[in-house]
Amino acid sequence: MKLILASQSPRRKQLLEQLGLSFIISTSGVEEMMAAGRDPEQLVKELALAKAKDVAAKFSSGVVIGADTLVVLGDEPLGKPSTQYEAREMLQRLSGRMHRVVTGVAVVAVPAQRMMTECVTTKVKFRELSSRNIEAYLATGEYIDKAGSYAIQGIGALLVEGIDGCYFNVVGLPLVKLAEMLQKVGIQVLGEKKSDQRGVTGLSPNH
Ligand SMILES: Cc1cn([C@H]2C[C@H](O)[C@@H](COP(=O)(O)OP(=O)(O)OP(=O)(O)O)O2)c(=O)[nH]c1=O
Repeated sequence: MKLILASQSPRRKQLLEQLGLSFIISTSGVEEMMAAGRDPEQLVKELALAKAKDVAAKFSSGVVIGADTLVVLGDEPLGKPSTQYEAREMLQRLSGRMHRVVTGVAVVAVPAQRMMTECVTTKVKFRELSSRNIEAYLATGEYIDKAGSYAIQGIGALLVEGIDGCYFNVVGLPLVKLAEMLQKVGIQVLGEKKSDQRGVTGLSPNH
């Protein structure tokens, strides 16, 4: 069975590689909209499923993984900043406070059309940041393309006092939850003999 990651995120590619599975990447054309007033947990699940379904439509067989991550401060979802000004504002608001990082994951099996979505939440507490800290972080450019304007896996580690929950979920893919979901569609991540894992292979869309 071929495994397909519906993501252009290099972080998600790295995280999936960490599980030792062979897979290919096919990106979706789904637009991420930040609908105000929507429940963030529901929203990330819907976006993850939309990405996975969009890619699944290009294949006649396989298992497709889609994901979406948001930072949520209080009730307010913070997506990726579109400007440095917006990133500065987000970091100022996150300073000294606790927020949640929610990642929705969807697994779609083709042609059976079996679909699953889950959402995992990790709490992250930020250090008190001085404006000097914030300006120095912005100067690294690491905030670009990151929900909440930081990357815990990079220099952004220095902004974080502590976390409660799955670290990989913050980076963009909750690995334990994903492994459970894959198991339900017949892909074993742990506990299989090496030879059995050859069943999951990377094939191009026209194979
Ligand atoms: C909070 C946080 C987010 N992020 C990233 C993970 C996601 O890639 C990104 C959130 O954007 P997403 O919209 O979830 O994903 P994406 O657009 O990068 O990729 P795709 O939709 O193709 O799957 O923020 C980090 O890398 N580190 C962090 O600490």
